[in-house]
Amino acid sequence: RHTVYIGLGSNLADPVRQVEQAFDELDGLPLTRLAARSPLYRSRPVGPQDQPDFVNAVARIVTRLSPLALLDQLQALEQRHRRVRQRHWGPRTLDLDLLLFADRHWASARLTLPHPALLERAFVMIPLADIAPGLVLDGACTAQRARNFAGSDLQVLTAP
Ligand SMILES: CC1(C)Nc2nc(N)[nH]c(=O)c2N=C1O
Repeated sequence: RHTVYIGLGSNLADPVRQVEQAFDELDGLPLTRLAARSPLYRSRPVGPQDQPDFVNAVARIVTRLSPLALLDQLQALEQRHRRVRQRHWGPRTLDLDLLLFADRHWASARLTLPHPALLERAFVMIPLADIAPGLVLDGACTAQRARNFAGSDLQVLTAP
């Protein structure tokens, strides 16, 4: 069994519902269960600004799937939410990012672990700190890293 953190994001087609539904779908993946969910946050898009605000959250799952098998399952979930890639970094119904897979490091065409943008994204670090405040990443804990993002535009939408 591995502890894995997944970033959830949506800015199309009722993003709150997309994210809430995705939590339940993660719990339903084979050999997997949802162990924790962060609150939902709304934030301005990082990257192209000509798109709606995002709803973001982070989930902790416990799984016996391998990293690539889990990645396949996440991509299948995105498809089931009718994720259509119009343009790079454009709007999407559901984004599921593999943030951390136990303490694995991985670098391949399909997958990089830990997620390369993990430490610089408030929309990931703040919800990650909500469910794993003591997790140490590159020498600092997520709670401290989230405090460094204080003042970012994230607004909490829901309690966990
Ligand atoms: C387009 C890009 C980089 N910007 C984002 N910006 C925000 N706020 N949330 C996201 O989930 C998100 N995802 C992305 O992929």
